Amino acid sequence: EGIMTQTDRLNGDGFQEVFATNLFGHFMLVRQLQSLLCGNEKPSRLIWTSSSNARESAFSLSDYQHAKGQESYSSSKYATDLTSVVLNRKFNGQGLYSSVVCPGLVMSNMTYRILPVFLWKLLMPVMWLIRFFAKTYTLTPYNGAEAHVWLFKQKPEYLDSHVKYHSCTSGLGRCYVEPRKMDVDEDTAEKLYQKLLELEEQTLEKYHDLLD
Ligand SMILES: NC(=O)C1=CN([C@@H]2O[C@H](COP(=O)(O)OP(=O)(O)OC[C@H]3O[C@@H](n4cnc5c(N)ncnc54)[C@H](OP(=O)(O)O)[C@@H]3O)[C@@H](O)[C@H]2O)C=CC1
Ligand SMILES: CC(C)CCC[C@@H](C)[C@H]1CC[C@H]2C3=CC[C@H]4[C@H](C)C(=O)CC[C@]4(C)[C@H]3CC[C@]12C
Repeated sequence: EGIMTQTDRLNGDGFQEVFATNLFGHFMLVRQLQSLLCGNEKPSRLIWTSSSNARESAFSLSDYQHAKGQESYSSSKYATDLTSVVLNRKFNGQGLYSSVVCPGLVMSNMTYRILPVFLWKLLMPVMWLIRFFAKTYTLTPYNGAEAHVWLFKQKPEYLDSHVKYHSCTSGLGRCYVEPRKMDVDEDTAEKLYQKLLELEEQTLEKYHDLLD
């Protein structure tokens, strides 16, 4: 199953699988690396692969793992956007900068679980045509990585933490980046961050034997 099309379920740690895969695992990693990422001479940067599919309406603070709804993917991506915003507020002063990108529609294992591979291949000429109108049909991983590569070339201090950077490809195949303002609220971001910290604490407690 793919992370977008799967029926969400609890993973072995008791977390909603989509939330854990798309956000919490990475959040734990960032927290573990925090002392290395902060306070360096040069700025450190995090780039989260979010999605234009992130939707506020799919996310709820009272069910931030999305155990009750049917839009786990959109919820986890919105939570990712919130997390990036709050990490910037907390750690920019210590030289850690976080950004979110959307790679656009890229043919990958994820999309091959939405429609079968042969059908995507048959539809390819149609997709190339659609690209004349839909710039987010990047289609290849190479094109989809445009925003990631572009971000690495920017000075993180000048980036807007409330902007998502979208990889785009024109009808003639030119790759470029489009910044779009995100619909995120600082207060919700802070509350989510506190919940993530609580979950992290419980997880570290549960696995402290392995970490010692
Ligand atoms: N493709 C697209 O159109 C878009 C992709 N994105 C985002 O880009 C990122 C990369 O996706 P993409 O390269 O397209 O997809 P892929 O399916 O190629 O990669 C997804 C990765 O996630 C891993 N994964 C999937 N489900 C689980 C799970 N339940 N537990 C642990 N690991 C899991 C897969 O592991 P394994 O290899 O072991 O299966 C794989 O390494 C994702 O965050 C996706 O949401 C965003 C917008 C559009
Ligand atoms: C040739 C087309 C007419 C047929 C394809 C139809 C649909 C299966 C796909 C059309 C647009 C696709 C998507 C758009 C946005 C992606 C988003 C950014 C993401 O994060 C995950 C995948 C997408 C939702 C993707 C999924 C397939 C489509 C809906």
